[in-house]
Amino acid sequence: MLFVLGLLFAVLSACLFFKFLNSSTYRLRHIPTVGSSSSVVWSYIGAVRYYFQGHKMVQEGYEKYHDSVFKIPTMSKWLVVLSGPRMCDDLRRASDHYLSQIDALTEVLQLKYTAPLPSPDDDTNFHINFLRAPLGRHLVEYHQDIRMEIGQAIHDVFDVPGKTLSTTELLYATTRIFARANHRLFVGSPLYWSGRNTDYLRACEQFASNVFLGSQFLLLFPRVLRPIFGLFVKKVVFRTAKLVKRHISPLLEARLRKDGNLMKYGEENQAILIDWMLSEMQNRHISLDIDDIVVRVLLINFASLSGVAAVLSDSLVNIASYPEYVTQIRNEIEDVLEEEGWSREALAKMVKLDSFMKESMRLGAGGFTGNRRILRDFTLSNGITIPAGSYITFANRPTHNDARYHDHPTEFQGFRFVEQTNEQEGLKGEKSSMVSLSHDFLAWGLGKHACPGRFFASHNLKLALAHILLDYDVEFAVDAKPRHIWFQAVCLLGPGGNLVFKKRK
Ligand code: HEM
Repeated sequence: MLFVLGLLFAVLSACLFFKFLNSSTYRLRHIPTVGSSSSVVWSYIGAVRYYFQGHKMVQEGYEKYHDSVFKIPTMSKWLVVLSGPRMCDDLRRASDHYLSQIDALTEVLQLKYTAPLPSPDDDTNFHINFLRAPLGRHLVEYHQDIRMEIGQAIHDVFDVPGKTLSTTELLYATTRIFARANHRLFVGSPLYWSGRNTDYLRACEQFASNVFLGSQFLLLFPRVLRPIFGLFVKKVVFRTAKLVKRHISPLLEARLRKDGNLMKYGEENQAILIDWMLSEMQNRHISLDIDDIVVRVLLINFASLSGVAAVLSDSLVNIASYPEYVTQIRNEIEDVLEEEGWSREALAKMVKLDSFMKESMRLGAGGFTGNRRILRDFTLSNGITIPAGSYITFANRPTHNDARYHDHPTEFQGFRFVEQTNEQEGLKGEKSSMVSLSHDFLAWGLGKHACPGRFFASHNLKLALAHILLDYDVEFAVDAKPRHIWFQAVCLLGPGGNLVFKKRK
């Protein structure tokens, strides 16, 4: 009997030992820990601290291990954080063989519960490939439509005498403006124009916020409990997806011919984002299933909405906070418009407007970028190997606040990037524009997975702010500037400010 018990104990100990050797805590032991010790118990205490002081932990790690890596504990995993230009280059050059963005997003956004992923028979990256080229190409063609939509949406949202908006209401308002602009391009007419389908738009907006809130809720729980709470999240998210499907289905059915081919387009039937997606799916021999297509539209809707709404909200708060910039930006807009009227090229010439918004992004809402899951052991240029199965990310806020890259980094300098651009002759409007990628401005991410929608986003953002500045004076109702708040290491526009939009004479 004693022998059997002894044997059982030995087997159990061996199992636990091997489990420990395989655990990420052991496999990541060579990477320095910030915010707790590396032991299992302390790491959970560090993970609780991460909820409230995540940004401070990341800042601490950034300062101690700049241009290298460190790890911080979260409830479900160790997060390996990279920083500095050298690591930036490593991440930029890494192949998808080693790093997976979609795997990282599946975890960060809990896509298993918040969105049924597209069919397993495609490489799931296709939604990016089809976006990149046509979105840029068609922007010229759609410029006037989108501009008119944004102008009308701004008018509908702000044109109430003495309209005062809290920061929460401001986020709703900016979300609505861009939901209208985006879906004008995503689904086009007739679905879109039928009374500017508010039910459809509301469902799309709700889906975007449900995915975010649902994933944050699930990440509070250990992995084993997620399937239980996931049922609840799934129910809420899928209800909105169903609503969207009801609106989109007739449009899709009209485009899918009975023989399984796509309808051809004539002049009278302008192609829209859904059409580019359907052709790309057909080229890749992906079955044209309506449920699948709806999920893809919703995922693009999610990716395209909250970022732009946050940037416009931050920019408007900065307009009210730093009114000394307003006249110069307005003069620039008016001068460019007088010369060439509204066009995509005209927007490119509004460098002060561009710089003001880029500076709002640098210091505004946002969190990590470059989320990836390591698929195969990945060795960085400093010799440190990150084992397969780990999750990595990049510290963008500490980078944006680093005096090595930005003079007086905590100061808001609206024209910071205009001055930089002028110093570099020949690169005017390119190197330092809002959409350019660099190791010191990480809001769009890095490398080949950097945001493919950034040209569309910056086009719409500049249109929206230009229209607002031409038509309204934006001020605080009382002299209270809202502060940013932090959730883990993510920065959000906090409550505490009321903005008034006064129609200009
Ligand atoms: C101000 C607004 C936006 C911000 C700040 C933003 C930021 C980002 C960031 C940080 C990433 C991850 C990059 C990485 O991991 O390296 C990303 C990816 C992505 N964004 Fe954006 N984005 C914005 C607007 C948009 C818009 C308007 C669209 C679509 C029209 C879009 C579509 C996407 C897609 C599809 C991806 C995934 C890229 C991939 O998997 O390769 N984004 N975005």
